[in-house]
Amino acid sequence: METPLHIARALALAREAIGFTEPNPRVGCVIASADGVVLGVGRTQPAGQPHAEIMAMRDAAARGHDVAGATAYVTLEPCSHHGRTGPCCDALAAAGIARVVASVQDPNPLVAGQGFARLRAAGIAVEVGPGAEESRALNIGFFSRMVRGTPWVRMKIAATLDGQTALANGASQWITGEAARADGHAWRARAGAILTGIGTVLEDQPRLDVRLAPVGQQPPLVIVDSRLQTPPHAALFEVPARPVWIYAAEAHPQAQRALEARGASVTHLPGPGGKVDLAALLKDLGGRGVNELHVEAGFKLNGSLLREALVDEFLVYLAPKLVGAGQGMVNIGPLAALSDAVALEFGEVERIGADLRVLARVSRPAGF
Ligand SMILES: NC(=O)C1=CN([C@@H]2O[C@H](COP(=O)(O)OP(=O)(O)OC[C@H]3O[C@@H](n4cnc5c(N)ncnc54)[C@H](OP(=O)(O)O)[C@@H]3O)[C@@H](O)[C@H]2O)C=CC1
Ligand SMILES: Nc1c(N[C@@H]2O[C@H](COP(=O)(O)O)[C@@H](O)[C@H]2O)[nH]c(=O)[nH]c1=O
Repeated sequence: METPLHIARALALAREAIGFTEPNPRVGCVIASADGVVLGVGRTQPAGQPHAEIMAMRDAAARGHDVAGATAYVTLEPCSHHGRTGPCCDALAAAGIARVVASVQDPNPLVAGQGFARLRAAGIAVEVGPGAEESRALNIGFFSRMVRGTPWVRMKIAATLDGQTALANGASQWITGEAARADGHAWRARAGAILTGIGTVLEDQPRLDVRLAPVGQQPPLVIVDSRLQTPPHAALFEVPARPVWIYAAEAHPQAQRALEARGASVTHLPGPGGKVDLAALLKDLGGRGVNELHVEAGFKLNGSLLREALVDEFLVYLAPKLVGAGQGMVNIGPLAALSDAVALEFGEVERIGADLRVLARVSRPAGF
């Protein structure tokens, strides 16, 4: 009875960390006495600051509780390594914690299982599993980066009910209502980076920042721009302290200098057809610590990402409007047979204001 309750609270704490811990995972911790009284709670702080376990022990101390003999309920394996903070395992052992109940093992292949081994070596009882599915879902991007080396790619699309993302003349603002746009900002806020294409930059003059939802730091903006056509005076450069990472395929030294003068970093990843190599781009973003990648691009870049099997999930807002012809969601096809369709599995569907939000995942029987 008691274990799921404390783990559920630890998961709720972990959810509060969404958008504030990148590139670290979202983790929550509850420390409870043997008879189930909560002594302290904590969640992961921004990168470089204490992990959930340390915060929970500090909370217990601040409330005047001794945690010796208590159980720590934590949503991820406690760390065993000296990163930017000391190993949580050692801190738990030093405080006299008797038992650790953890949702999942750390997916980082360099440390997986070592925290549990270290705790057991210190005489601490370890139980693994409660809340595993929720913890993994909450940290889907972290698991993706640790297992595949690349981010979890979530493609956000605002479309009419007949699947159009812009009129044939490029007009697309606005298809969805205010509530859906604010909801979209909350999804931007949880991402490690936001990715768009040069077509969208030139057509929409977007900011692609988080303005309508709480956020710790603005996620970096990634622009796929083969020929460095991003205007150095684009509105997107007006977002304070937001990194802009531009990926190009061709060398244009003068344009590059002008963009670098605006604080952008430019990386050359030439791929087939003089376009940016998207698979290499995702690897590079993984190397930069991006867990969840939020794509907000037009149907051309969306189509390339999908054709190259680089998309994991769709976040589609459907507006109750019909426009007939226009630009679709993804530039794929024409297909010769329905059996060639990209197979998806629907997840949650919710009404947001006047619009619908539909989550769908690309079917991958082997997982990632
Ligand atoms: N409703 C919605 O959710 C959204 C709608 N839009 C709408 O979409 C329209 C813009 O769409 P679109 O022109 O498709 O713009 P995109 O944002 O998809 O950018 C496409 C451009 O990216 C560049 N690129 C570089 N490498 C690649 C690659 N490997 N594969 C594909 N493209 C690559 C190409 O230009 P180059 O070769 O020069 O590098 C290409 O033309 C606008 O009307 C905008 O309003 C945009 C975002 C969201
Ligand atoms: N048209 C459309 C969207 N379009 C996306 O929003 C971008 C503009 O972002 P910003 O400049 O930050 O406000 C735009 O370039 C495109 O990627 N989003 C939506 O939620 N609903 C909509 O109807």
